[in-house]
Amino acid sequence: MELFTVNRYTEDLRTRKDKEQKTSNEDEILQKLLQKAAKRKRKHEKAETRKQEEAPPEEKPQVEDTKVDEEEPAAKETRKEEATAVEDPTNSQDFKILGDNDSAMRKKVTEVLPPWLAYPTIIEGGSLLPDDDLEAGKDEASIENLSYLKDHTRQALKQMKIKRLFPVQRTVIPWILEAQGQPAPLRPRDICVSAPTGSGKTLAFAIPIVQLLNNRVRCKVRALVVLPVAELALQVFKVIRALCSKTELEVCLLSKQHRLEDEQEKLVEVYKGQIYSKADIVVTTPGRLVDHLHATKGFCLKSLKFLVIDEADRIMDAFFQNWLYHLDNHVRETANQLLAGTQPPLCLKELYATYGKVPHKLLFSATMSQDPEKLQNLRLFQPKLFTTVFALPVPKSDEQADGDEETTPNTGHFAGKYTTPAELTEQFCVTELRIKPLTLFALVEKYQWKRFLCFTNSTETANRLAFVMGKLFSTGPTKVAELSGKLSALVRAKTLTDFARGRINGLICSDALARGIDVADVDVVLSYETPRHIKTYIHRVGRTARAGRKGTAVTLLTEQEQAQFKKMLNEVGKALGEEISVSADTEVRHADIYKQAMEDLRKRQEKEKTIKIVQKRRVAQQTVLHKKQEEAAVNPSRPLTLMQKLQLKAGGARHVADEPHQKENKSKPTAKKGKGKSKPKETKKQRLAKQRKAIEE
Ligand SMILES: Nc1ncnc2c1ncn2[C@@H]1O[C@H](COP(=O)(O)OP(=O)(O)OP(=O)(O)O)[C@@H](O)[C@H]1O
Repeated sequence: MELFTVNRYTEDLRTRKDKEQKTSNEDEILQKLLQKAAKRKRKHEKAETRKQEEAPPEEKPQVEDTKVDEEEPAAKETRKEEATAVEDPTNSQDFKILGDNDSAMRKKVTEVLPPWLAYPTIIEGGSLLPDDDLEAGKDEASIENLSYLKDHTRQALKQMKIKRLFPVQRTVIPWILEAQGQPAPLRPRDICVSAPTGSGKTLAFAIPIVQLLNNRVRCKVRALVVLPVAELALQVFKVIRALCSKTELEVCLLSKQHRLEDEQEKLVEVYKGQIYSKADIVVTTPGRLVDHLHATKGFCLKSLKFLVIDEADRIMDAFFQNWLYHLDNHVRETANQLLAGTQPPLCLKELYATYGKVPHKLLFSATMSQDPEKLQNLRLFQPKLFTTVFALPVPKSDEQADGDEETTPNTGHFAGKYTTPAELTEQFCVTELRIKPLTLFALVEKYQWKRFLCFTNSTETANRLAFVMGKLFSTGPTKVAELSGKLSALVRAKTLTDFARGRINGLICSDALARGIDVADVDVVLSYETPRHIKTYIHRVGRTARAGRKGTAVTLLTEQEQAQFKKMLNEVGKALGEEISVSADTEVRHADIYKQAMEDLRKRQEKEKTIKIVQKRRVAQQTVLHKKQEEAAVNPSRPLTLMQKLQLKAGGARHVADEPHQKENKSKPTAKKGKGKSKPKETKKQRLAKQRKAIEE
């Protein structure tokens, strides 16, 4: 059998007669085929007519089907022949070329959210009005009137100066308590809560957890709260600890702010060879959690009842940390159980098998991800979404939005992912890139802000801006400081404390700390650079207007940035807000001091650059030297470099050169012993001369 056929160009070899005969043959075949096709067409038309005229409607399809089936192989063959006979395939009507724009079928794909995301439970009712505005007795949100709150919770809340619960707390707390109270094998659905910044999400998960764990007998880790950064973990730890103050429950904080060994001591204890847990609730960052999963003997999560993921979308974005994988593995190892939620439908057996073994997952964020793929990673069990806003008013188009601020409600979609507090006023100020720091300075001077946060897009900008602002404010009472991810955790903690106590008026921050940080009474949040993503903006501005208090957010924009920023806001149904400005002569008034500040910054940067270069060179030199010293130690017969010689002279590595020499000296006496001759004793001078010679060689 021929596996390969070689096609050769053979036209020259053919006679003219052959060619003519071939052409006539091809014509004949073509004619026959066309006739066949015409005959088939006629037959088909006849059949169609007969079908319409004679046969009863029920029977017809059957007959037709048989006919079609019978005809199909023949038709297929003919089509095959036709395709072979017709030389240019693109002439055929049936033939479609892949990638051809005309023939390609373009279908519009519409995004469809899973039902639980599309139809959430709405968090309704009440504002976050300050406590003083309400009479505690009449208020149905008052902690005295809420029957599901236990006495120890009420007492702890009173100590925290909380008299009434916020809407998100009034919705989520009773739901969790009820869901957990269901009998076996009913398992509570995992929940995602999307509520504005400062709306009290921390207490919404902390209260039910503390109440449900309070009647435990033995101390075991039953709740794990995961937060993206150490500062946030500390903040949530403080809230839960305060809430547990009237209970026996132990709360433990794990974050890179402390030594691992210290944390291990707080986490587990060994008594008579047995390991015991010292914590009921663990608050941690993902990275530190992984450290303890690997390094802390006896850190066991097999009794985990609650897994809380605060700032869930941020944690899902940072999946590189792989913490869920490690957690999952740990839980599997320790208890042979799955952290994963089983997908519905569940059979009763499965429900019984997993009941009480899989932690109840509670996800919280002000900008909950709508991306089902990301949520999929968390393997939620029949998830349920709580959100504050169901539909956001979105302007119809840019032109319309330009004309008037009237908006059309876009009902039927989950749009509660990006909501800002009602008490927040949003403003913007147009400036030039050249004088942006000066505009910022002038704004603070004009509006007399006593407590402000100013966000930049990078740690470098935060560092430089803090330097310039420090110079600009140097003559007045306003104190500013940098607060960025570049600084150590200890410095950051100290700066935050100073700010909270009023020793510092303004913080120039990078976005690392835009999320979750709860500092009371921030007058204004300034965006020195426009945030790259709407989520970042929502979290930045959320540092003010918290817990029902009023607050302002101001964004500094250049002419070019204005349109893009407006578009970004419009996409989530937000408007640009009111424009504010500083007086036109600002630049003139502060020209000297600004010029000086910029000049100082330039000098500082140059100095830093030089230091960096010198450090880099030094490191490179040291690396080369170490390498050579290592080589010399391995292979002593190799000649030494000048640098090594100098090092050896200094005595640092004398033994490296001495070693072979000493060996020689040791072997010599034995050889000489054999010969019976004794060598005259070497003087110190001679020995040194010999050593020097060896070095030079
Ligand atoms: N019921 C309440 N009454 C009064 N103040 C409250 C109440 N609940 C929470 N707070 C206060 O509101 C502030 C914000 O709470 P929390 O940090 O829980 O908000 P959040 O929704 O988690 O915000 P973010 O999304 O920015 O993290 C805190 O200072 C907290 O003490």
